[in-house]
Amino acid sequence: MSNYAISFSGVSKSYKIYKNRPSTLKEQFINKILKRNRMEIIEHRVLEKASFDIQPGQTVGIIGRNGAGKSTTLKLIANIIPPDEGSIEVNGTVSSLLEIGAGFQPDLTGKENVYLYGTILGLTKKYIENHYDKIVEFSELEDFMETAVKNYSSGMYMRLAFSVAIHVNPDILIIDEVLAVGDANFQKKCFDKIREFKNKGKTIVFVSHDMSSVRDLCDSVVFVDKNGKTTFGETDTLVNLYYTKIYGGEAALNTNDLKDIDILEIDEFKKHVNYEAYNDSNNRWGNQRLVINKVYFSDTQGIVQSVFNTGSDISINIELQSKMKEENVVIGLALYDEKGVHLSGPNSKQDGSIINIIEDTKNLRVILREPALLQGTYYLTVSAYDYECKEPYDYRDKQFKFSIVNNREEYGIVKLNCDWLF
Ligand SMILES: Nc1ncnc2c1ncn2[C@@H]1O[C@H](COP(=O)(O)OP(=O)(O)OP(=O)(O)O)[C@@H](O)[C@H]1O
Repeated sequence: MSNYAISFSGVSKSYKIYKNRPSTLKEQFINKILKRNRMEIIEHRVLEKASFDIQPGQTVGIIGRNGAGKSTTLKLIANIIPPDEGSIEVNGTVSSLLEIGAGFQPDLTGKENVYLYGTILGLTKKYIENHYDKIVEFSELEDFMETAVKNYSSGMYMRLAFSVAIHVNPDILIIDEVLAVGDANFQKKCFDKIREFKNKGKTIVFVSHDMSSVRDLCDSVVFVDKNGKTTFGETDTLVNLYYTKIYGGEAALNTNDLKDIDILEIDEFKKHVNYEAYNDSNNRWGNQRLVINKVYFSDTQGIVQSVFNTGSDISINIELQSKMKEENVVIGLALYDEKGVHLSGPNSKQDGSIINIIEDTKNLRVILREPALLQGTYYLTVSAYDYECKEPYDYRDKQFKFSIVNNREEYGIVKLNCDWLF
């Protein structure tokens, strides 16, 4: 037995797909007599020799296109289905929120279902009794606990089921796309609860199509590709791979076309872009309903430059262009050092700024106030998202750069302001 929380070694899984499967015995009999519509069984390979190891305490996202095999991976971890080949090791107690609410009985009240569903999830009656108030409080359904759940809306139903499930206290928590439960407020509570699990050192594996939550929560990612190939690795890299696969191909922009930054002379322009990344279509993706046309740096007076002193304000000038009217646009930035270490990732929504409407072009300025960066070259990602931050309009990954100079000899990346009290 290893020290891993979860270990997949050469795991493959196929499903059988039946073509021309008769739906009745009579149909089966007639088909056989007439030798027609012979049933075909096709093997659909979902996972192909998947191998990865998840350490205890890691939060891991499983991402990939629809139908790639994400839920299948979770079901294998939860031991709901067996692998065709390879081995799976799971060390610790597992609680899975896969088919959430599947154990609910429509005719029973909310309260009765809390007890029933809790028991199905392995909780004792005593434990449920002790946690009942917390479960109800979390669900925000205090006034509906004596109502039969068949009269609940689907959101209420999911909220109660999630509240029960989240009060199970396992070593490993497995969640399938349930973070989309309820309204924004409830979703935030779910995220906070998951963070609480994470802080307690629990292992969490969850499937999500929401890349901002994956980026936010995950230490590592399993990317499940359509051909059954899985890749395990660093979150940012695999989220980028996911976007490239989804929006790549024809959707990728021709970034060799430099005329979109025609405001600057080419030599000046080169100082602002990370030339290699700028010319690589793998560093840009998005649905392009709205594009980030120009990005360049200046001081706050508007004087274009790409070299700044430590602590000087940096103005990031961005020109957006939209094909149609777009509403509630969020701008995201990500800053990296020369080694590619992600230093910071602010977005305008978190800071309370949203662009209400963009039609045609819009110029924006983002001012980085007194950045405490020390000498070096820094790479900037600029992105534009819809309000939910689910789908990028345009994502320009590490395509821009600026340098910081410092006239004092200081070591490291950031300047700390110290009061030396002696
Ligand atoms: N019991 C089953 N029998 C036959 N095919 C199945 C079965 N379960 C899943 N599949 C198929 O296997 C593939 C992977 O399914 P899975 O549910 O794991 O995908 P997913 O990545 O979770 O998809 P989504 O993002 O749409 O939830 C899909 O093509 C699906 O239709």
